[in-house]
Amino acid sequence: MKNFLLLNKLLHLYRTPEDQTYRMLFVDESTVKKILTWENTFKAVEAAMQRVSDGRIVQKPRIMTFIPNTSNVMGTMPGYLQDKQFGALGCKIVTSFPNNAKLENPLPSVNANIMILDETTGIMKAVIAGTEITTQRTAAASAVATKYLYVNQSKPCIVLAVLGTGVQGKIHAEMFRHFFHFQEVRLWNRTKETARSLAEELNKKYNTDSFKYYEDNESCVRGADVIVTTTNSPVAIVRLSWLKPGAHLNAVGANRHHFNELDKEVYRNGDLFVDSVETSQAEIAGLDSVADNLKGEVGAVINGTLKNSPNDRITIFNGIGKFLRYRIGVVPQKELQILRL
Ligand SMILES: NC(=O)C1=CN([C@@H]2O[C@H](COP(=O)(O)OP(=O)(O)OC[C@H]3O[C@@H](n4cnc5c(N)ncnc54)[C@H](O)[C@@H]3O)[C@@H](O)[C@H]2O)C=CC1
Ligand SMILES: O=C([O-])C1=[NH+]CCC1
Repeated sequence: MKNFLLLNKLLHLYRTPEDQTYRMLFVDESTVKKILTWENTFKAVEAAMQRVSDGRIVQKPRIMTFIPNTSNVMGTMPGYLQDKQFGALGCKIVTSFPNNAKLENPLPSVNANIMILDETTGIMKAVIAGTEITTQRTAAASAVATKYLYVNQSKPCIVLAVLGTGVQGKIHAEMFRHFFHFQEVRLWNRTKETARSLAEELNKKYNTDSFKYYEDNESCVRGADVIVTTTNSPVAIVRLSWLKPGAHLNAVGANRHHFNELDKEVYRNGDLFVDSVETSQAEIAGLDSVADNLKGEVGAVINGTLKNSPNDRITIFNGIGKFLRYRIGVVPQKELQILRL
């Protein structure tokens, strides 16, 4: 109720001159931050993945607009889900502008907004600031995949390796320790100082010494049970020979291209799972060695229609990200039922 009132207060109401009854809502970042919880985001992403694999969505591969002569990209992700509780027609626009961090007043490199349209009239009902949602649901998607592909197989959760300690690296380190109780969380970053200071910050925050800073990616990865990559690296930063049999990897980093952070040999020798086969196809195209070992969707594993890999197989989750994960990431919480006005 408190959140509901808060949301009401912060909503920006807009009446069109033509139709005084139509109101468009804007939910800003600070409101989203107050409302989202990791638990709810996890449950929502889990539900979204199941629905994707149930076939209850209309969702095409996202459109990536690459800005020439830069490393900047805009992704447009439209989608529709028919569902009384979670149903949505909408579109997310997300940008990845890696140099934002170097601005005089640094900004996140990934920024997003989500447009929600009325399912009957097609009129836009709301714009939800989507940056925090993107941050949380991306880590939650990796966590859901890790739960169903790895943790539920009773595999060890002792050492987590996180490569890349930007926004995604940080939230993955925290969320994975929270959900899976890793004893050691290793952090590596191309700029060493960033990983060192994140380890220091998180050790202080959680009053622990379990966050360890690593100077090189190989030693960070060797011996790890679960590995997360969250960089813009255009070249592989994880090699097959460094991995334990049965290790699980979440390859998150994207920017201009997915499927770059792991060496092709990792894909050739592992089982690849995605959040949506249809929306992943376009980005997998051309990477034949990746496509060969594509097993299917995490949602199908959750639904029990796709078998898990044998325990000694390396498993990989590549989350492409898509509109529905964001929408569902917000809606199940009572407070945002207001969007159903
Ligand atoms: N799969 C998905 O659904 C999502 C993917 N992403 C992607 O995840 C990545 C990280 O996003 P954020 O943490 O928000 O960005 P960020 O800007 O906060 O962090 C970027 C990280 O990449 C590292 N990096 C950049 N260039 C590198 C290189 N050449 N080699 C090695 N490391 C390099 C930086 O040191 C930093 O750790 C980006 O590629 C972003 O596009 C972000 C959100 C959703
Ligand atoms: O799915 C997503 O939100 C993103 N993928 C790459 C940058 C952001």
